Amino acid sequence: MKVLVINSGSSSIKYQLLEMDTEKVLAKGLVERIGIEGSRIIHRKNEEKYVIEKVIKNHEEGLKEVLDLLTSEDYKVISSLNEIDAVGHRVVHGGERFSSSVIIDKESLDAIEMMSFLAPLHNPANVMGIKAAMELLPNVPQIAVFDTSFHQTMPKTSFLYAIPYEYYEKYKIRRYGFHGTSHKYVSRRAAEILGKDIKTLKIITSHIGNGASIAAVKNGESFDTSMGFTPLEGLVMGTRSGDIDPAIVSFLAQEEGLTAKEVVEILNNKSGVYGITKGFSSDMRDIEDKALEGDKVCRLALDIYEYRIAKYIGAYAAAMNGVDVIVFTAGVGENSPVTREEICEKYLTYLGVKIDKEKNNFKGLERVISTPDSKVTVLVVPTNEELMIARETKELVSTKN
Ligand SMILES: Nc1ncnc2c1ncn2[C@@H]1O[C@H](COP(=O)(O)OP(=O)(O)O)[C@@H](O)[C@H]1O
Ligand SMILES: CC(=O)OP(=O)(O)O
Ligand SMILES: [Mg+2]
Repeated sequence: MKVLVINSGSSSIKYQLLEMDTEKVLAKGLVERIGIEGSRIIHRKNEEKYVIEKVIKNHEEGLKEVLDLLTSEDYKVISSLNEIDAVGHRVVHGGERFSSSVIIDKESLDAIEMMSFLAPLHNPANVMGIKAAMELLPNVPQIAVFDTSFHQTMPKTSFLYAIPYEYYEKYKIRRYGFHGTSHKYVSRRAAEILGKDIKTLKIITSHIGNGASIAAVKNGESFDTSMGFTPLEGLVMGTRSGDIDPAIVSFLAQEEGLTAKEVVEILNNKSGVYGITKGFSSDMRDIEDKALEGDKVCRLALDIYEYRIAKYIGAYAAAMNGVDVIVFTAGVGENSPVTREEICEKYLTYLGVKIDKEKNNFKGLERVISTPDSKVTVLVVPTNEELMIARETKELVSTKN
């Protein structure tokens, strides 16, 4: 069975085509820096890597390029899209309606589309991807795998906000949490790598990419996470503010003559490191490079970014009354030794965290980066949301047949 997986992130599209009988990856790739300067596609087939520089303005253009690539003369892995048996889509917000993956039909697609206002940087791109795939592959089952599913185990103490209870009942306002597929995958991989039963571990998973969130994974289940009702809460991100005093919304609305919705758009699209650096960049590579060259504004942005991550790690160590393992993953977590080292060395030594700087100096591999005498084991685990989505897709399609 050949499964195509499409993972639209806020700044990227990741894709994988897998032969699910063996879980062999036939092709995979990344469309990155969508909508900003320097957009490109990195396409891998077998051991070959191709970098295609191209202006890609939005997710729709990006997805079209991906589908063309899979069958194009130069890079092809399949002769026609008809060879694809099922498509697995990452869908960011599933609300309380979707606690597990579904085969998409008209009704579920409408429901996903209706949730767009709760995940404005994601659900519209997810819906676009589903519609495009349905059009190009009309007879192929399309499956939605939700970022919110893994976090459904959170207790009420973690997911309820201290606002009038009726708003939870009436509007389902609560913490949902996102990046669940990633937090689940890396926490399980970490336990496997360490040869330990995940049911005995207190793990903090730090998914830091363009979107970023932290989760407290206790005994294998999500216990708390930093993103909330929408993917805006929590950490400082590429263009998102993360936590702020909610009173800022009405203050800014009044002072700047904006609606509340417009202020929230600013918090989603013009804030984070992009906002702190006065629009210099939302991409952590650009910020880190300048910070290391001595640029004060970028240094400040990186400091604020790291400080917020460290605060959440401290909070979740308290929430679980301890921490055995800390995992770094996603674009920054996997590829930035500087960020990992600064977080651990500046803020986490009180927990007994000790990093081996030599071991930490690498990109994109599974590796323990703490010293043998560190009280907490720190690992880098490259996430693989696509593999998890492909497995769910195979399972759903097989049970249906
Ligand atoms: N070598 C690197 N050093 C620092 N940051 C990096 C590096 N490589 C990638 N990143 C950052 O990772 C982020 C993208 O992460 P990713 O998880 O792919 O994002 P998303 O899925 O949210 O679109 C970008 O900010 C990018 O700059
Ligand atoms: C939920 C979210 O922010 O996803 P991403 O990091 O892929 O943008
Ligand atoms: Mg992502």
